[in-house]
Amino acid sequence: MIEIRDLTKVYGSTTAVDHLTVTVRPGVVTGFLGPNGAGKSTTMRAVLGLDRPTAGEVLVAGRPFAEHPDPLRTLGALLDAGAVHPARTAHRHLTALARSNGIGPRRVEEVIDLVGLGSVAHRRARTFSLGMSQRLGIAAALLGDPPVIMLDEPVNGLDPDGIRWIRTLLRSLAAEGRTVFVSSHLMSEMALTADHLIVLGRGRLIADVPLADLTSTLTAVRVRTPDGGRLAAALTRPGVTVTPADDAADDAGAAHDAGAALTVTAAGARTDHAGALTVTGADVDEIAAAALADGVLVTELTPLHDSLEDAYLALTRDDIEYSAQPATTSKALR
Ligand SMILES: Nc1ncnc2c1ncn2[C@@H]1O[C@H](COP(=O)(O)OP(=O)(O)OP(=O)(O)O)[C@@H](O)[C@H]1O
Repeated sequence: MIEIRDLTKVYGSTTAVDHLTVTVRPGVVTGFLGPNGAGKSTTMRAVLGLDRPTAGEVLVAGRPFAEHPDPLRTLGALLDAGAVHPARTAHRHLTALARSNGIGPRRVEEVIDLVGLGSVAHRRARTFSLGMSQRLGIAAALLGDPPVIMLDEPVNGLDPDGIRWIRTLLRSLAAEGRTVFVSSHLMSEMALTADHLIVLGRGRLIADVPLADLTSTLTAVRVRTPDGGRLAAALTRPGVTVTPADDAADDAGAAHDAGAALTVTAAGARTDHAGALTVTGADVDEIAAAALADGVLVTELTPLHDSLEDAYLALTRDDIEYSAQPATTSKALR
């Protein structure tokens, strides 16, 4: 377990981490997400005691990491895959690390096999691709068979095979009951790997939630019916809106607030063809019941959820340190 308590780290005029309190629990993969500059690496360095907090503290398995007599057997970390002497072979690098931590040579062979570096173990690190260096860093993190594993952007530089491999590895480490804490700025990656998410924005905690909670909010229901007008009328109640689902229907009458006077003819006319409506403010059961009560045929009822990417972008929209204008061409600007 990693306990981060009221952690603050200030560099000059930049508050990199701002009163962060979270607990990273064992048995699950915890994704640590946030836009560039959100403070993820700073937090991870503080976990390792590499950065002294301005305020607050971090405990790993109950005490500050620096106070553990056997650090490699407590927490394995990969922060910077380039932190290997370029003239050393992978095998020598891991052997030196193992020796200085009282770990036997057999474990070196095990981790080399585990990360798939067997065929290049005697090559110098300077000849390694970024993906190979990432694997070597992960081998070093696993050397002490630690109960806590912390990786900063581990998929960086990995090819699709490597990305799948690391996903499987992280999930199996968590399934063994370990604490797995892994950062990324890509929600798409974390969506496939993490069980739990901690989201940072400008150093502050934005969310500390199970992955499933981010998408469980129902945003709307898509309804297909040959009789949209009657269905919209059946759904006349405060807070419910019915809109044609396709943009082309804009000219046909836009949104219909069921609390206000309902103009449904446009939607009804359109649904003779496309038949798709978007309903907000009522769930699938309520819409089905209203349709049944008024004898309206419904051929589709699909709950619409935010994608994880949408949920993440919505969460961090105000906390992006660097942002760009949407891509456009000079022609389009004219
Ligand atoms: N040593 C340092 N000196 C000064 N400012 C720093 C230092 N390290 C980080 N920062 C600043 O602190 C903020 C948080 O940086 P950090 O690297 O922790 O973010 P991050 O979430 O890991 O970002 P990224 O995804 O880009 O790696 C940034 O504004 C960064 O410029």
